[in-house]
Amino acid sequence: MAAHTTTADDPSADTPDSVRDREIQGEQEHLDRVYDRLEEKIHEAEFLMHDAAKRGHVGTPGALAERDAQVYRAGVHLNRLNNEFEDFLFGRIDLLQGKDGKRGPDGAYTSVEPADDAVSGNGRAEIGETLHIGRIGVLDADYTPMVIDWRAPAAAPFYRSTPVAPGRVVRRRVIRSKGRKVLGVEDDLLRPELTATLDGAPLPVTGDGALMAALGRARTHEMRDIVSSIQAEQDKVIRAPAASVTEVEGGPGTGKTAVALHRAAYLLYQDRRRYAGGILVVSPTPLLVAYTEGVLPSLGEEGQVAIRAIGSLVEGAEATAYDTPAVARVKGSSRMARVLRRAARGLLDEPVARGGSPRAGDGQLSFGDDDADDARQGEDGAAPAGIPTRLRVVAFGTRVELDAEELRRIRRAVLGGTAPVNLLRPRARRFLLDALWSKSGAQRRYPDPELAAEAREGFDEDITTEDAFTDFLDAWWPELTPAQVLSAMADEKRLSRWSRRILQPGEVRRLARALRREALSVHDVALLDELQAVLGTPARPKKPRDLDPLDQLTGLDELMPEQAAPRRNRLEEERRDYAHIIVDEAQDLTPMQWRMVGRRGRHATWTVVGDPAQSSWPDPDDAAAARDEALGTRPRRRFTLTVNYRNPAEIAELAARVLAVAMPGTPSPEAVRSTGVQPAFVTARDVAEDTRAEAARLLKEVDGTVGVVVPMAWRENARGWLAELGERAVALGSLEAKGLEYDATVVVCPAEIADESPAGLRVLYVALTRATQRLTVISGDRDLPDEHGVPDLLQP
Ligand SMILES: Nc1ncnc2c1ncn2[C@@H]1O[C@H](COP(=O)(O)OP(=O)(O)OP(=O)(O)O)[C@@H](O)[C@H]1O
Repeated sequence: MAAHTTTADDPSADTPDSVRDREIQGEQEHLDRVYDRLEEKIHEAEFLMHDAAKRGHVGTPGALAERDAQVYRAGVHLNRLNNEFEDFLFGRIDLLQGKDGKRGPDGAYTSVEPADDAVSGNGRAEIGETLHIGRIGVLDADYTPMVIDWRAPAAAPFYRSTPVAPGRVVRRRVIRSKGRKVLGVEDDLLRPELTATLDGAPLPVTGDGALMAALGRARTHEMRDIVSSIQAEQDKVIRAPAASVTEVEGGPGTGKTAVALHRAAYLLYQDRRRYAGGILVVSPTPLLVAYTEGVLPSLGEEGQVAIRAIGSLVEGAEATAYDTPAVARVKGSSRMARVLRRAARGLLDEPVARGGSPRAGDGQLSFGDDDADDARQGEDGAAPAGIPTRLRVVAFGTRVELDAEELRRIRRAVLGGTAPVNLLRPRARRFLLDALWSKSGAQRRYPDPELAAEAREGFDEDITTEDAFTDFLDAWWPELTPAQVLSAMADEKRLSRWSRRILQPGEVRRLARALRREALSVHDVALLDELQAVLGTPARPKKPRDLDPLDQLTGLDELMPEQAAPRRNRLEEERRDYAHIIVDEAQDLTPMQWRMVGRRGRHATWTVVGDPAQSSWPDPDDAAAARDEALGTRPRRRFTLTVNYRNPAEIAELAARVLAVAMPGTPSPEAVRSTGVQPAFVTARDVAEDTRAEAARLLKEVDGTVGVVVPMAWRENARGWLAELGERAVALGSLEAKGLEYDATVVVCPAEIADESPAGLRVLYVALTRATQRLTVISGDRDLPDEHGVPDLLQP
């Protein structure tokens, strides 16, 4: 990258500043022309929409459909054009003449190699093509490209070319602008050996390098896109074909999250129709969702991409509570799948009230039995009976009865079916009627099969038209909800029955106790989803949707951009199957979470990014098996990212010491920057006070944010310690730090963080790799600092 301001050829009297100003002025003029053109396009789109809408609802259905499609296209276009893009235009490449004269659909020459005569014998070369790169493509009235969309093939050399493999690129320029004003340009000269000219004049090179400028920028509470400085190894991942599974590994700060989000935008650009099926981005925490969710809109993409925290994947669930590592280990284990299956089936047979069931023990069933007052105590003496033990009906004028043992046998036979439990109800109904028919002895009275069939029809009708029978069925084979089953598992006796020979007694005790807690935990969500699959949802008659009459006539509600949002939300709620799934921080998914995510991507292609060295899950083999199951046998392409763009070398070096212990032999990514400032160490006398003081000091040193990472158990208290420091300082538990970054970080009590779980050292590694500028480590009671205050875990 260029770290100088000079011209490639011209030793004239130009000063670096005047060269830069002239270049900025040139880019400003181009940007002005682009905005003029955009305004023309906006007017065109508005005209098209109004014109189409004015045509009202006359015409053939075909014409109406065409009109609607036109309105739709114009609406989408308008929406994108109206988007206030920062750095709308951010790049430019100056290329040698290509080998052939073919142009691609974006108007640019497609040739990758320079023409044989592009460079003359004395190393002189005239620039044959100049392309500007931006967030969306813009053509002028003659279809000549004014701006190439960053995802178009013609833009790839902007990201891929290097001095070693420059292709046709002579100069790459990053343009920095705010609103409509160009603020600066940063050039890289990729063919310094050439004497290049543009329109006969020497090609100037100016600026300090775009990547460093981007990396040094203060952080806010929102991630920025990296579209103007994507590096070659990242670009390969972003543009990898989507045919199967793309797996990306890389250490902290290598851009995995950024790359994953840019890939979503790229895939949509490549094949919008296919990905209209939806792209799901699974993120580990709501904090990371909030941090990253602005990136896609800044790339001009919204709507088709749902970014969800792993604790919010099930509709209606918003889990933020964390289990202790011991409980999480049980809830996340693949063994839970068998326990849940048994629980869902077992609950139907339970002689006690079903937890959370509004029906349980209501004693109002009217199936003609004197057993209504036969209310039994559950075996743990907890609640009155909710399940009838006898079915008595009158058919053909006779009383027919099934007793408890017969009912139990029937239930067992019904459960022999493999369908989800709630969907077995019709089978249960059929088996009951069969049993009643055969018990009634009516069959013997009708030796003729035809007459017998007719009689049977009447018999069934007699029974099923009675409310009593339906009431019985409701009580005997109720529709269970995942929440009911999960709360029933909080009963330790039942849970130990359902998990016999699967869980250890200690695990049962811990699990039952955790399930008795009010708040839904992140790991509960995967259990609820599994239960949903085990139970199934019976088909219900569709509720008529409130339809806007205009909607029916013209489809406009779907098409008008300003009305698109509510519609989109509705689609997101309904969607359980996506066209592409991106899993961020994949190393942390438990086997049960892989099952949950896998159910949403049965027909999807995948991008899976992660770093085993940052895993907080202690049982990697179990998770790997579940991951393989979710991803299926699709072919996989693997990529590794090797450069750390976040941490300066001083911080990366300290973190590498923990990595060497946590995962011996794992290479650290190489840091691209250095600040010259070593991490600071404080030995706490009063943890709260010292942490607050250190955060306050760092707030003065950096322009952006300060993150204080504490052991999970202290996170509530730690928020109080920082209460008066304002919004730039935030406290978070070690597990919540995943994926986030701050200008400065305070890591509090490393030993405590490391001891919190079996994967604690890896969690500490995550905490130490969050800072872009400054890091302070505060030692607590359990740390053993040396004379410089460096705690034992971080000593070389
Ligand atoms: N090519 C790039 N240009 C500018 N900034 C970049 C580039 N690549 C990554 N970054 C920045 O580096 C930081 C780290 O990126 P990101 O969070 O995507 O890394 P990660 O690999 O997901 O890290 P972790 O594993 O620690 O969560 C972000 O601030 C990101 O914007």
